[in-house]
Order: sequence, then C-alpha cells, then structure tokens
Amino acid sequence: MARTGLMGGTFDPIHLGHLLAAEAAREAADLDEVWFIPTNVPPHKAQPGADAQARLEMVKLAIADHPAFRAEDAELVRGGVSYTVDTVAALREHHPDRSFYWIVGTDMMNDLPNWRRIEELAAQVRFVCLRRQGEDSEASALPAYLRDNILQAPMPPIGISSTAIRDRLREGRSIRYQVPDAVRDYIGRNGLYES
Ligand SMILES: Nc1ncnc2c1ncn2[C@@H]1O[C@H](COP(=O)(O)OP(=O)(O)OP(=O)(O)O)[C@@H](O)[C@H]1O
Ligand SMILES: O=C(O)c1ccc[n+]([C@@H]2O[C@H](COP(=O)([O-])O)[C@@H](O)[C@H]2O)c1
Repeated sequence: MARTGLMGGTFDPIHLGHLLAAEAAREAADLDEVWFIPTNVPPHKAQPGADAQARLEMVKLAIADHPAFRAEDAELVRGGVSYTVDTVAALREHHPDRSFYWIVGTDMMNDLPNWRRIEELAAQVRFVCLRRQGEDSEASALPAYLRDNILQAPMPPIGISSTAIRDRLREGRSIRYQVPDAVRDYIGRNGLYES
C-alpha cells in the first residue's frame, strides 16, 4: 500500500513552515507521497483573504520542484465547509490501494477533539504531528484513541505563519525567505493581501 501523507491547510498563503512540516512528516513516517489539500471554507477560522484558485496556484508553485509532493483539489471541487472526515472518506474510496496519514502542526493537534466526527476520522488515518514553535506538543491530555494514533515527528521550529505574512504584506514589508520565491512573485504580480 502506498503510504500517502495529506497536508491540509488554508494556505493563505503557503509558506516555508508548511513545506518543512510536510517534508519532516514524509521522512518520519516514511511516506511515498504528500498531497497538499487547500481547504475551500476552513471549519474553524475566518474566510481566507485570497480566493481558492489563487491559494491552489500558490501551492502548485511552492511544491513544483518536489517529486513526491502534489496538489489535491478535492476540497475545492467539493465546495462548502471542508471537514476532514469527508475528505478522507472520499479519498479512501477513490484510492483503496493507499494508506493515509493526516499531517498537522501542534496547534492543530491540541484541537483535534473538536473536529467533526473525530472518532470516525481517527479510525481512518494516522496523524503525523510536527512541533510548531510556541505550541505545546504534549499529547497526554488527548483521549487514548487519539494519543495512540499520533506519530510525533521532529522539525526545526519555524516561527512563520500565514497571518504574520499577510500582516507584513499589508504593511509593505518583506516576505523574502518566508515563502518560496515563486509564491512571492505570484503574490506581487496579483497584488494579493495588500489591503
Ligand atoms: N510554522 C509552522 N510549523 C509547523 N506547522 C505549521 C506551521 N505553519 C502551519 N503549520 C501547520 O500547517 C497546517 C495548515 O496551516 P494553515 O494553512 O492554517 O497555516 P497558518 O500559518 O497556521 O495560517 P494562519 O496564520 O492563517 O492561521 C496546520 O496543521 C498547521 O498546524
Ligand atoms: O474537520 C474538522 O472539523 C476540522 C477542523 C479544523 C481544521 N481542520 C483541517 O485542518 C487543516 C488545517 O486547518 P487550518 O484551519 O489551520 O487551515 C485543514 O485541512 C482543515 O480543514 C478540520
């Protein structure tokens, strides 16, 4: 069975923290591929600043040079609120020959008990959790069905977030070295996040 990591995110915009998390998860969980899945409407946060096609395009630009990374537009095609349990069920149906690993940062790990139909989701994927700077990586407070289903993987802590990048752009500041150059060019060409 091909071992497939799923890196879900709003990617508004995608940044080096996402890429390093995906690469660290690939290595730690011995994944054959990692699929990046931009959310359509994120379940637990405000509407994205950039539209879905722009976020997908930036993901494609960011991962173009990695042979094991690809973009998956399932949530954008499905529309509506992007609940992970629905996404994983659809992917499992279309790809019965693959085993799936859902990749999250520690901020998301602590939020897992609040996800829609989380027990059903936990029966269908393993979670790979990457340490996010400033976030508690202690899984002991989680219920056993989650705690026992999480692989914690090391990653050099990176204090980059999409929120901070959008703030910088609004203030006319540099985002060089926080996102891939191709993403920075795309943002500049399309005037994203300027106001
Ligand atoms: N710097 C980082 N280090 C490790 N994991 C990260 C990092 N940034 C994001 N992630 C993880 O990537 C996934 C998608 O994150 P998301 O697209 O919401 O980015 P974000 O930077 O948290 O965005 P925002 O600032 O808009 O909330 C989540 O599982 C999140 O925990
Ligand atoms: O399914 C849920 O209930 C759920 C709740 C919160 C977040 N998620 C998923 O977790 C991923 C990261 O979320 P976010 O908000 O940090 O972009 C993204 O793929 C979301 O769809 C999923």
